[in-house]
Amino acid sequence: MSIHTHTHIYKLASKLHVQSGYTVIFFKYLICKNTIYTFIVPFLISMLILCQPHLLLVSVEIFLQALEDGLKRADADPSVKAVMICGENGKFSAGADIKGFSSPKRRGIALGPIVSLIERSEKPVVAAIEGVALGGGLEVALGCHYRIAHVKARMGLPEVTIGLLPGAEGTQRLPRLVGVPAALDMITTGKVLCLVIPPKGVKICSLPDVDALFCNSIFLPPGQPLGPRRLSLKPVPKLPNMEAFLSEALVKVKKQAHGCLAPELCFQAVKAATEQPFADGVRREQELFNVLLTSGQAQALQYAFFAERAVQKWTTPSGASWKSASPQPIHKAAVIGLGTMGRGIVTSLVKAKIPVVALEQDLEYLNMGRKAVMFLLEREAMKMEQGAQTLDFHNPARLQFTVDFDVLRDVDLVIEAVFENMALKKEIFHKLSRICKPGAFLCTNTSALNINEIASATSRPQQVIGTHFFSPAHVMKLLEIIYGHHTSPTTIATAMQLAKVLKKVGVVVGNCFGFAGNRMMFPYAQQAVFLLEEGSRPEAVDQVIEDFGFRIGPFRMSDLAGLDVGWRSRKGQGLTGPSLPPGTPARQRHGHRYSPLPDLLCENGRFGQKTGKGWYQYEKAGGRTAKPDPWLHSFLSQYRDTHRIKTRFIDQEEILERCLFSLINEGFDILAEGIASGPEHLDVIYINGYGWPKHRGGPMFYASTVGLSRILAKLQKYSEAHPDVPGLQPSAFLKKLVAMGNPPLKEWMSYLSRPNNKL
Ligand SMILES: CCC/C=C/C(=O)SCCNC(=O)CCNC(=O)[C@H](O)C(C)(C)COP(=O)([O-])OP(=O)([O-])OC[C@H]1O[C@@H](n2cnc3c(N)ncnc32)[C@H](O)[C@@H]1OP(=O)([O-])[O-]
Repeated sequence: MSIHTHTHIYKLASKLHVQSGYTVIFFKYLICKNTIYTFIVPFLISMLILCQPHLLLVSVEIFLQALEDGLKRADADPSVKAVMICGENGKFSAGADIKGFSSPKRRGIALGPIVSLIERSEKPVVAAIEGVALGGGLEVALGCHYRIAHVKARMGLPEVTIGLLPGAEGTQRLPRLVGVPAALDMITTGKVLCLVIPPKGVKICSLPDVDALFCNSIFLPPGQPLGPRRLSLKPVPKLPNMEAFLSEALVKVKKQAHGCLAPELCFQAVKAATEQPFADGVRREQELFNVLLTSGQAQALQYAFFAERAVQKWTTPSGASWKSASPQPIHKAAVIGLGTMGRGIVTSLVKAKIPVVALEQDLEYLNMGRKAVMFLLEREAMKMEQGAQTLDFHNPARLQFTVDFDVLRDVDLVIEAVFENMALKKEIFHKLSRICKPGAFLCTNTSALNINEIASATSRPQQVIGTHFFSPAHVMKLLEIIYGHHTSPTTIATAMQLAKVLKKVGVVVGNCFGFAGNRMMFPYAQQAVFLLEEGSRPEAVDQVIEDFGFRIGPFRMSDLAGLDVGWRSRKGQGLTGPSLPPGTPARQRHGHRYSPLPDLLCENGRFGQKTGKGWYQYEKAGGRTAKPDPWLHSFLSQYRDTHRIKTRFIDQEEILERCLFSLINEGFDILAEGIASGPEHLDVIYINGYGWPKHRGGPMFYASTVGLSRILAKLQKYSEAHPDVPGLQPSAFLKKLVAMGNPPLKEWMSYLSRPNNKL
């Protein structure tokens, strides 16, 4: 809180009035509430003018101490009639400084008592909320006697998303204000609500009617007792079936938490509000807050918060960076190929209100693609307030379907999303570089192919970039952005800006087979299959990975994505299929261990969910409920017999370590090669694209919590047992970090002499 002298405060008040001011803010609000418009505006102006010397404005932005001092001064000063708490620069408050939670000095949380102090004030305290009121900021508002909100105010208690709970008495006051169901929803999910005009069809909790609060605060008759306005004195509104409601809510919270502690502890705190008097509830809230603060999960989630922001500040080994590169505006885009990925990408662009041309090779594919895109868009529109009109996707100026490449002449950016076939992609890029206007950017949606080779087919390799979307592309948040040898900084900046506009997290990485995400996935998936050869079952491996917190284990994932995808890629690489040289040992390729199990499943027509059979069996083709399959179990036994593999019991620890440590090991190689410019990049990729549990901070953060020496020792042990598996041989960079005494994650990159992108 900034310490405002009275003079400064009064200056602030007049600035507020003269410039944009609360008159204007209320005016905006009143436009949609015109029934009270004429009455209030003149009143408000007069209040600001007449009461200026008596109106104390306190910023909640900076220091708690200032807020405390200000409140005490206001209470003691007989000339002050009311206190208004507002934020600076159009924002009420984004809450506490998250960095402070990991500082030992910050362990004693002082906000709760200040919120109580606000509430106890003998003079009416009004929170004037503009912009965001989040976390501690909203808790301050809950301590006030009145809350008035700007039309665009956004409020929420996002503590749960950083592994905490609203620990400044918010879990006790909010249920008293909005009732238990709405409070639980807000506190256990951390959702941020736009209060004044809630989007239709979106379930939001209704904070008390802003209208009524507004009128009350303005027409508050002098001397009216403040008791009824103090939330801590109110009972929690009763529900006829509170017990049943709470036990149902707990089941839901646990199911969605996937091992994350904070939502359940948030639930416990709110439950305490329903069972105990306010003061006891506050004590329970504090206990639970301290459990979370010291749980390790909070640290991981807070790391993830900053990592997501750090990756926006991209750099490349050649010195290009976000600081010096400016994105170009994208007024119109095109998508080539309307398969699964193309459909999602078109939907994403339409949702972001970028006019799109969608192109297919012939009318049959175009019509199929059009139907699928329209279906997705209708569904998206249903989720939005006035969605169909807003998206306007029936308007050909917004979304045009064509088979004619010439229509792409005026687009600013093209995203090619055809099959993973280099020859086809090169042919398309060659065509694009002839047809598209000179400034147009050419993006390829590929999960592994060489960007340089694709760019070589064009006359403008500086404008070619990889944009690796994740399926479903209109849902998944990650966009892996891959620069080639010649990609210009402007092209990278434009792709990053596109990610932002599409509400995705863009992560810039270098060019290598599989880029960062899939390259780390290969050894993980390989270990999972090796474990089956050695005696495990798909359901056992999946269980361990899901217990760790992944949404879905490797075999369920493979069934969902389709085993044929990897099969096609392995055939392309000559690892299986007709191009495999005769006499190649069944379980070896290029002198390394290889498992033909996934190929054999495909040869048996088991492509996963789409065929109703894969690593599991499903109720029908396209079914989603995976059931262990006795056929697969006996197939595995026969396979082991055929190849004389001695089976053994493999415990959970080995399953977890072999899958995860090999993935992490690859991450260290990627860092050493300069493919990713920091561990945060790999963590953001894994959290947003591969279902890595956020409360474990991403693979590299997790490695830092396990301890690099332990990871190294385990990799050494497993690579001794499996010397023919390169993925288990410890990375030189990991060894170096251990030799340097296991430095903290943020120092890792300083131990690399000079990052160097190999390609
Ligand atoms: C006992 C309980 C007491 C209270 C507990 C709490 O309040 S818990 C807290 C509950 N509150 C939350 O969880 C709110 C978390 N914050 C948000 O949700 C969003 O940042 C936003 C909606 C406020 C603004 O979104 P936007 O897209 O406009 O902007 P942006 O997201 O890019 O951020 C801009 C810069 O600000 C930085 N920064 C932001 N907030 C914080 C913070 N609290 N702390 C520190 N830093 C923060 C951010 O790192 C970035 O820094 P950079 O990279 O430029 O150096």
